[in-house]
Amino acid sequence: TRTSRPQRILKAVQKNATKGDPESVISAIDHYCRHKEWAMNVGDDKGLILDSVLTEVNPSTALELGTYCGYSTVRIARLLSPGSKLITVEFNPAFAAVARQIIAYAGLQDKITLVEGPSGDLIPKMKERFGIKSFDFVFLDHWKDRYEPDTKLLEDCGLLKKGTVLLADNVICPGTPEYLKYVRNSPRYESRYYKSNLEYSKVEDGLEKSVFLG
Ligand SMILES: O=c1[nH]cnc2c(O)c(F)c(-c3ccc(F)cc3)c(-c3ccc(F)cc3)c12
Ligand SMILES: [Mg+2]
Repeated sequence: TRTSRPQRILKAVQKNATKGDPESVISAIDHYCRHKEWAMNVGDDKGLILDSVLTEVNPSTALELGTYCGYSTVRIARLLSPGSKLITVEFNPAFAAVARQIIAYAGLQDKITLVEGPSGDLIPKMKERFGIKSFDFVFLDHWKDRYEPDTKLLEDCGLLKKGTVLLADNVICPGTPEYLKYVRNSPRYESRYYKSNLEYSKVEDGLEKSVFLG
């Protein structure tokens, strides 16, 4: 196919959503990915859990690892209080290019900083580059094998504080066994599993919420 799947998702947003209306952007992506072609957005079922955790935390500074097309970026940013910021990290430049356009279409670009590159390289630069003291909320949705090392890196870089909430996607499908073992066995985290289903599917998946205890 001439276009990429992210480009087709962007086209569906431009065709079916209203500029400056994040809810319509979210609905347009969910409709396209449920009825036309599956894509690895957190989706509407797990998205409701993401929304509820976000509303509870009300973060001033949030981090997302794994932007893809910007679906969860828009989901998170639309719930942030005025003046709060979201940094989102994407390794794949083609994904980042589409995400920037979807974020702009939703009108949320002022709340979001999209950074391109490997999370392992960017996390140690967060303080110096973005003046971040620590994150109140982290959404892990990049690559299953990076969840545990990047969490340790966030700790070592002093980017987590007492009460920081980590929310991890795909802990069942495709599964992040090392990460689950780490956060569930560490005395420094209080963890809880939210059962749901894989985006746009009946397969089980879920989110793991882990509170850093300091
Ligand atoms: O890699 C991911 N990052 C973030 N979120 C993801 C997500 O929400 C997913 F549902 C999947 C998924 C799960 C099941 C499946 F069949 C296909 C893709 C993946 C994923 C897993 C393995 C790959 F080789 C490629 C993509 C991801
Ligand atoms: Mg995911």
